[in-house]
Amino acid sequence: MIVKSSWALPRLTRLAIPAVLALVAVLLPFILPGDRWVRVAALALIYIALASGLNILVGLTGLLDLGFIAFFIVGAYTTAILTVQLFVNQLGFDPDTLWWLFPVSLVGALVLAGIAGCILGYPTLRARGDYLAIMTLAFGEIVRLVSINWIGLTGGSVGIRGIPPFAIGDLELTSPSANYYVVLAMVVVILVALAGVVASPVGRAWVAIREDELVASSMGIRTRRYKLLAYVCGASIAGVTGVFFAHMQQFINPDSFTLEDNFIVLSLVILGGAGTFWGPVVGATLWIFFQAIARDWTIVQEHPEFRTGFLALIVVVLMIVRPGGIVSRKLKLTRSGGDVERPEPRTAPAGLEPDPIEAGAPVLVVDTVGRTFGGLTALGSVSFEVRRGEILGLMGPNGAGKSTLLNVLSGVTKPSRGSITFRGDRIDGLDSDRVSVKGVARTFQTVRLFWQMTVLENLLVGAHERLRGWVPAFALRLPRHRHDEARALTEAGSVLEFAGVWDERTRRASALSYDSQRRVEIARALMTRPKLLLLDEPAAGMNESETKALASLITAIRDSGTDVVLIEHDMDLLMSVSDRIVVLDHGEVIATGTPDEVRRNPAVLEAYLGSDA
Ligand SMILES: Nc1ncnc2c1ncn2[C@@H]1O[C@H](COP(=O)(O)OP(=O)(O)OP(=O)(O)O)[C@@H](O)[C@H]1O
Repeated sequence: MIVKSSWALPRLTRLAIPAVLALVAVLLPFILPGDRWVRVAALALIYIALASGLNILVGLTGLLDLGFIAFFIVGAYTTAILTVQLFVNQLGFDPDTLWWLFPVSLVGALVLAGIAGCILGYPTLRARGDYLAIMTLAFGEIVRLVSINWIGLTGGSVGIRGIPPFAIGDLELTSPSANYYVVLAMVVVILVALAGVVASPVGRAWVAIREDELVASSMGIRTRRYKLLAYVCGASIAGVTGVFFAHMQQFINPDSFTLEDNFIVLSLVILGGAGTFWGPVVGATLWIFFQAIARDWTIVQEHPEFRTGFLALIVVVLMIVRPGGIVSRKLKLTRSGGDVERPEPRTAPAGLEPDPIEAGAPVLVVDTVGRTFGGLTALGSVSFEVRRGEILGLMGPNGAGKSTLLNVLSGVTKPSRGSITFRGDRIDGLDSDRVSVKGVARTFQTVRLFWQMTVLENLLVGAHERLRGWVPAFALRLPRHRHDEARALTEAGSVLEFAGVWDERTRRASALSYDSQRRVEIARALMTRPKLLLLDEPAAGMNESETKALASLITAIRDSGTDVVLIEHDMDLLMSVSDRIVVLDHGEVIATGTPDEVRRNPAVLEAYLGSDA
């Protein structure tokens, strides 16, 4: 039975919001009472672009950046230096004829700010929290101080005047309305491109990193690369915005960008709703207009510093009343409406085809693997193999080293010694994202889903390796990627059906029952199309009937072509589904055999029941 789901209507309503916003934005200069307010609107657009760029780092990827304005400075000075210092002052061009230089400046700013993003991003990849905040703050200050002190290049504290206005040929776009429309075009392009990137493997990778970096990595995402990409994308947006700002103002000096601006833009993101799409837009618009209104208040005229004080106060109050910010609408991380048609019931998920390696041949060979933590030996010298077509049970008393072994097998922890060979390739030196790409997937002892994503979005993260591509291609929404994504969604539907959680597909992971969470975690791992699935206590917390159903699922996974390593404290489950069992105690293998052999093994009985056994 094929059940058609209807998401045509939600898609229409989703398009209605941007359409209304676009209409209001276009009509705004006619609605606003005078040029002063049109200038305020243009400034709001500059802040919308900046806040949206910073939102990539802070909101989507969870990386604090207190020096974001540095990238804006790079962009603004790139165009000022290129146009005024080089072409006008050095080469003697008439500024009125330099309109064609604008796109060159844009590309230059994009590249230079992108490089600045790389320079800042690289050393901060390992840093988080306090260290990251301080490093970014210091970077921002360095750029600002360079702009003040490199007088020959930047004009020092006087700055650079005479930056030509926006123009097309002889037509100068100098009126406030013309400036507004030019900047509006920039914001529309940025937002459309950003929406494309957010609802793509790139956006999902960013959010996955924010939610759980370790799990993101075990889904095949090269987390350091994507964090760097977040810096580059955020920086590029700020750089381009700097170019528009410089031409709009027609001059820049270091006072155009203060340390305070870093905190203001960050506050706007938080105020509007970090990690949402429209949050930065709403935050920046409300704040810039509020600030302009407040400028007429006597108290602000007497104490200009109160303006920022108001922002701080509003942010503090809002954080108490509405911690997520004004906009609470969650990001859509896929553009295909977030739903799929129902596949035929209980079909084996695509990608789990039979394997060319013959049944019974070893696929994973663990050879004298050891792992120590300081003075503690979690794994002594462990050797065993997983064979094609089997479920290998892994049991042992608490602290025996089972989870450590799973971490070592999945690349989360590197072994201190020994080797691990998977289908002929050594995988013991690989990071978890590379182990995942080799075909080893895993679940975790305590369920680790991306809680803010829907179930389908969680599964799409599992398909990351097959869907990834170039950021510009996602920004341009090339049809090839749309088709790939549609195919992955169909596959996700099929995997969910297989895992028995089809009905949960559009729910947020945090809203699922415990049983469903476990199943979705398995389904997400299956979306990586693993050849070997490592399950760490999947039945923990389940009742008897749920455990029984889980046993059928695990058997079905093996039957559909994925070998399984199962750690489980539930002996009934382990004994009933395992083809062979390896028993660990104190970091050593003490027995290997069929469930019956292991059950009767004296060493196993002693490990579990003590010497009296
Ligand atoms: N990151 C770590 N740092 C220090 N010690 C660790 C670390 N991870 C595990 N250990 C220690 O290694 C030993 C084995 O732990 P592990 O979690 O692998 O056992 P387990 O068999 O999975 O236990 P359980 O069934 O309780 O989950 C324990 O003594 C544990 O304290």
